[in-house]
Amino acid sequence: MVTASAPAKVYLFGEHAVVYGEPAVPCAIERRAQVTVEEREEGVRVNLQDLTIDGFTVEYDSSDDDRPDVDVSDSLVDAGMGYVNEAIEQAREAAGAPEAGFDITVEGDIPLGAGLGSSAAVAVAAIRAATAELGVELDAREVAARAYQVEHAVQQGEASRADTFCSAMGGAVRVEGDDCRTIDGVDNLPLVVGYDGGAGDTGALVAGVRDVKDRYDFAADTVTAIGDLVRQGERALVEGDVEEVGRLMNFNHGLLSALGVSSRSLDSMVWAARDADALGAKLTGAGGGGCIVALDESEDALTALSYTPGCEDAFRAELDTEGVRIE
Ligand SMILES: Nc1ncnc2c1ncn2[C@@H]1O[C@H](COP(=O)(O)OP(=O)(O)OP(=O)(O)O)[C@@H](O)[C@H]1O
Ligand SMILES: C[C@@](O)(CCO)CC(=O)[O-]
Ligand SMILES: [Mg+2]
Repeated sequence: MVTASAPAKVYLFGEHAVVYGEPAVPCAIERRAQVTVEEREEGVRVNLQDLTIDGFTVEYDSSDDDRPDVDVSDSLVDAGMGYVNEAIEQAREAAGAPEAGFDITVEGDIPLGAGLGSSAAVAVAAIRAATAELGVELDAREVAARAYQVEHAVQQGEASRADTFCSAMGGAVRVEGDDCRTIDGVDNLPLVVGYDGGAGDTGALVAGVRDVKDRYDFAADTVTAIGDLVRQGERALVEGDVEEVGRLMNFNHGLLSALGVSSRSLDSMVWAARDADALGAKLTGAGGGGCIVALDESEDALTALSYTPGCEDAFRAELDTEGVRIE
């Protein structure tokens, strides 16, 4: 039996535009998905502990056609199964064991569908654990490459390598198309996360941006502008100019909003953090609902968020320099 874990992430800059080849800078935070894998004779049994209300677990034997009997929607179960099944396929292929059967348990403290990259963390940890269980030790880059295939498949062909590379490697990273690098020397960013308790459908949000970009030249220009902003943001980050990083995060939120992926609750959390003098605040991830990330050295943004109607949870997020690991 093997357990692997992989971290969540926030985007300092560049989500959505990264899908069209612009650069992005996500960074890993200290919240993790854990996946435990044990080989079994045949079939796959998956236990998705977080897809349920208090204490229920989903057990689903993919060798049967049984529907799991739980009070979450079929589409949520199907999506969760999609990530796990694709990750298993990747692990079987990497190990040259197409028939391998598994017992799998997924758990963690990353809110689902909220912009913190829960899908990538699950895919990364599942591939690392399942290959290790079959006796194959993949390095983090190999795990990232395979986990990207998982997101690519589940998001119907529209995914970047950013989330999976960041979760596999840890720390701050830069992704531009197939070019994936870690960014050295970034530590102690004063990150604060606000969570509205909601979720966005990444696949649908990405498709929505594709539509406006194809329909309006100014939306295509907005995507290009995000790319320019990311290049400047990366420079500020490397130079340790957190004030400039914050300013550019604010612009990035405005441009994402222009592309239609913000929401009332995300905007009100962003403004709560700014009113409390955060250096910057923006939505993170696909948007639609979920999380914002702010930059604030004081406790003020955190306090303001905790009193903001619509903000269900607010917490400090420490940068996680460690990516995927065996527990
Ligand atoms: N702990 C988990 N157990 C089972 N499935 C999970 C778990 N965490 C994530 N998933 C799967 O990932 C889906 C969420 O992925 P999605 O890409 O929509 O959001 P996200 O990765 O959390 O945020 P973003 O992509 O915006 O950063 C869930 O609906 C579920 O299918
Ligand atoms: C919206 C997006 O840019 C980030 C989701 O966390 C999609 C992707 O990069 O695959
Ligand atoms: Mg995701």
